[in-house]
Amino acid sequence: MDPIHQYLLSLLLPFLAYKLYKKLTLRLPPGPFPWPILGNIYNMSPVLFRCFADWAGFYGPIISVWFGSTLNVVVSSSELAREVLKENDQQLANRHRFRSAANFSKDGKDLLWADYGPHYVKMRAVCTVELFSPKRLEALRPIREDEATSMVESIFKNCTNPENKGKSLVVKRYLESVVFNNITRLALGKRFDSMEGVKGNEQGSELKAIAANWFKLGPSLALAEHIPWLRWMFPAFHKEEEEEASFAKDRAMMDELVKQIIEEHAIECEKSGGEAKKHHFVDALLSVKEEYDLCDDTIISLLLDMIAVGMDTTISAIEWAMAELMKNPRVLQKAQAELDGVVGPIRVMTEWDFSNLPYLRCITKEALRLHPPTPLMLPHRSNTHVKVGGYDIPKGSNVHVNVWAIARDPTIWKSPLEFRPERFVEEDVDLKGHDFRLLPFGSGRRACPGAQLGVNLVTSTLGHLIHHFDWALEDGMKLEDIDMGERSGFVAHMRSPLQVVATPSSRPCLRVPKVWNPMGPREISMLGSACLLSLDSGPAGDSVKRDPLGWALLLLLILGVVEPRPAGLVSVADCRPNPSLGEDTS
Ligand code: HEM
Repeated sequence: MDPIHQYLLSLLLPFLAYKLYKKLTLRLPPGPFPWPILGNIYNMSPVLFRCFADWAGFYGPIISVWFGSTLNVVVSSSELAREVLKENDQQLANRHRFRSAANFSKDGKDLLWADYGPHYVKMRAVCTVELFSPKRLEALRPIREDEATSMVESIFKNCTNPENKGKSLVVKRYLESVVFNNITRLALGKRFDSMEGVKGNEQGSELKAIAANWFKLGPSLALAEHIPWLRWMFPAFHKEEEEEASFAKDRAMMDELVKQIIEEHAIECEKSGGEAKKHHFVDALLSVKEEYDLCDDTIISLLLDMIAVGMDTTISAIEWAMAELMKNPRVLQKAQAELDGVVGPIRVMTEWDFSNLPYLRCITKEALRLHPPTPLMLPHRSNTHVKVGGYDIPKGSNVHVNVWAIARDPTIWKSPLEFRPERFVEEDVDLKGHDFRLLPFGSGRRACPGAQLGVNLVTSTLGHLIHHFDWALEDGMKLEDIDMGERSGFVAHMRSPLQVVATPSSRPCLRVPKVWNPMGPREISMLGSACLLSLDSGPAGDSVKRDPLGWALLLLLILGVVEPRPAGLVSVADCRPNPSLGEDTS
């Protein structure tokens, strides 16, 4: 051996010895035996949070799971969740970026996939201060109410069509539209999709398909992810490579689309003397572009984050809540009675009613407890060596909190598998990260910035669905036939989409005749609401409270020009301007 090789070897050997020593002296959490190269991939079942919960039952609340040679630590108790998300929050605040996520986010230029650091802190500040401030959420409320009304109309049309009598509808189809429209209108200021499930336009369908696909990518690619040098051996991995290439194509398309929208908004903003007139996220971001030194890529990535994370999580939460209501008719009837009492027969529910609808709010909480949309949250990654539960977590390990298992832990929840919203009447448990028993939105630095928006969307959509309709199973179906299993993936969607029969409820709603309806559906529903809100519950000083149209409508109602009639806002649909696409005028 020549002297150079000897020299290199003398450097390498102590390094390898040191590495081996460190590895042997680490006290890693227990877990199933990992095979060389594959780790535990061979014995994982596809619904990971259930598999990890089973393993936790055997090995304890903190376990090691190996994806190839990458250590993943999963914690399944509220004490350990606190250690991860509070005591070691900053050290565990990086993200593990799957290859395709790295591609899609341009290596963490966004918020969702960014590692903790100056860029992340800036993005987070933009989100908290500029996008999700209570003022902006309130300013965007009319969009949410407009979309809820639109969904009610659409279901009403479907279920009153004689051809559909007694037939069930796929609830998710309506949820996808209402949530997609909500989020794209909030984020991009555009309505891409019409509610009837008719394709809005090509842009809209593409955007929808891409967003839906994107959030699926993580775990499905994860296996190939951690043993990249074995990819060539497995045909499935080639398929995944193709998928990755298609994600890169998707991202390029999204870039183009969002760029166009940004340009339109920038032109409009210039026309109005540099002041963004509207409240959409895209306007908000453009108006603080210089202040926060945001480049186009960052703005695009941030907007896409909102669409990708906001959509699937919210849809899944509402679908599960509806499934639980179907399985628990007592709860459904109690919620309907509450809505009848508070909202009454002649107007539609608005978000201002929430404070008077405690039971409905408890239903949202209970649904998010039993079915957190992201049961393992999103993977955190350690940026330094930390200790959790007395075990070592080396730098670069992924850490998951199994919030699904924690929310079903019989040591902290009474009858945890029972859907019983009353538990939150008995004890008001916070769901936005302050109580480590209930963590559907995570906690700490990386907690969901859209939590309040998510809660509002879920509660409002649910309220509208149960206020306007009665729900039943198709003839011959039993409650046990509702499949309460989950699909694999980041977001735990129902394995089989919920299908139920909707009938307009016997509760009367406000009718606005064609003849004096110069406005769109939002204004109509707002008028209906304003009618009563102007009498009671609107926050002081709010524009609707002072709205003279509300009073005018009330007068017309008394004079009989506007009449209450059973079920729904179908008359709104009659006179609705073309619900199609284009610039959002809200
Ligand atoms: C019921 C609805 C929702 C649920 C259950 C939910 C849940 C979550 C969870 C668990 C996380 C990860 C927390 C962590 O890693 O510690 C997260 C992150 C995030 N969510 Fe939500 N979310 C919802 C709705 C929304 C909405 C409507 C938006 C925006 C329009 C949104 C935007 C985000 C973003 C941008 C992140 C990344 C935050 C970061 O990495 O720092 N979410 N969400």
